[in-house]
Amino acid sequence: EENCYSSLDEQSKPFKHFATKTIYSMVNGSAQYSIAGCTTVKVWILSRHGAVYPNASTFDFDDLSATLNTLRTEIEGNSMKTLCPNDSTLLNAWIFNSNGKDNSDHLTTEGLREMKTLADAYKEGFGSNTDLLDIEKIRFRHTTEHRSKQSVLEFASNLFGIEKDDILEEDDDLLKFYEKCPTWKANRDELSGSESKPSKFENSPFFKQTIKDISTRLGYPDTEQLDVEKVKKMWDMCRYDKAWDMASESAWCSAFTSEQVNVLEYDEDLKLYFTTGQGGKINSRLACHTVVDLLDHLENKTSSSPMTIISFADAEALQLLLTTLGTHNDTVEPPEEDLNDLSDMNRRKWKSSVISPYASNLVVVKYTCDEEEIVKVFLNQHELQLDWCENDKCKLKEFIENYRWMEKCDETFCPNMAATLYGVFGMVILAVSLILIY
Ligand SMILES: O=C(O)[C@@H](COP(=O)(O)O)OP(=O)(O)O
Repeated sequence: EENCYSSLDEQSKPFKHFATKTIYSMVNGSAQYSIAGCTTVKVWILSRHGAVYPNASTFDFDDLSATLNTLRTEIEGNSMKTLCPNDSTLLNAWIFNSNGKDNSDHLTTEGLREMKTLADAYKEGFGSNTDLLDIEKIRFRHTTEHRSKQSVLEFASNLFGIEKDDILEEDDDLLKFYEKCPTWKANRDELSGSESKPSKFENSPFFKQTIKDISTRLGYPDTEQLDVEKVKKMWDMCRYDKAWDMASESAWCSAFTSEQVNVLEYDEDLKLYFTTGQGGKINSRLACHTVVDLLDHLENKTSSSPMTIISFADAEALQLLLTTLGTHNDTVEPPEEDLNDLSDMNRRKWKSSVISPYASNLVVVKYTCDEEEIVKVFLNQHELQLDWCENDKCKLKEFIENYRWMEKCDETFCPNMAATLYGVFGMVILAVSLILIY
């Protein structure tokens, strides 16, 4: 049967593109980091942490488990459902996996595997240069979150075969820069309002039809359709199951066809387009401190001059960095209404599944080739073509020149914050002047 999840082979199962809950191995490439005839001289990496169990302080495991248990019982009793018998059996037998709650914010088996994949790719790409594998010449950074610290530790221990947490630097200022910007947070919060473009998409006939199709297939009559929140919980469980244990069958994935997964993915991407993508007005400069850090490294301006800097952060950091670098700009804004199908939108560049799965990584490499210094940029082991740079040989100078304007980062990265700070500063000056005058 066409939509029978259990009988599909692993390749055809509709689990590949799960927005930010996508597994790295679903999208990574195998581009070579080394260039014949050139020497690799500097490496700068920003990586997202590996696949994790959600953080129990912000994620309600009990609510997810309770809602899904109710849905499972309802679906079992829905005589009109058109799930194939194997999928029904899978769903009837489903129980909530308590691993998630017990291991909140820790890497899953898949996440641990991803860190090994990244370390292997690093060794394969740069291992021929002993300096790049010298623990003294690599700077490891992470955020204060457990997921980030565990990722960098796993990565380092796969690289060197030792556990050494005294080499790690914690740097939320650099890696969670968006949290320091009130304007960005206010923009993000506004996106949940009913007038926002993502909300309009969820109210569009196209999206509503998708929710209706999912409900109908699970046997709900027209008068008792599932709401969006419930469908999203089923989808969450489907993609978490895969991120928690890639080899397991996910009963909840059987509720969706590949097309429906695409629509749910688009729904999340639309939100991200405005939160971290080019749809957010300030996002094209918000990550400028991170870009300056990259440029300083490439230009040897970093104190202690490491060969490699590798930082582990969150999806937001990587997405905002790409937006500030301008690497994934779409020429048309993704539509939130009047969509009939996703065929056009499937060609969009802003696809969180592809750009920011678990363990996604931006690798920037500086080489010297004869007398020339060149730069290459890789995302998830795919080489990126920088449209403003000569394709195969992007000169370091040209690369740096393109981002020169970011040097004024302190003043521009978060517009209203600067205004607020200058406002407060101005008031203090005024008060001091008045005191001195009188
Ligand atoms: O997947 C996402 O959207 C966030 C939150 O993940 P959960 O806490 O929901 O797993 O990931 P992160 O910001 O840590 O990279």
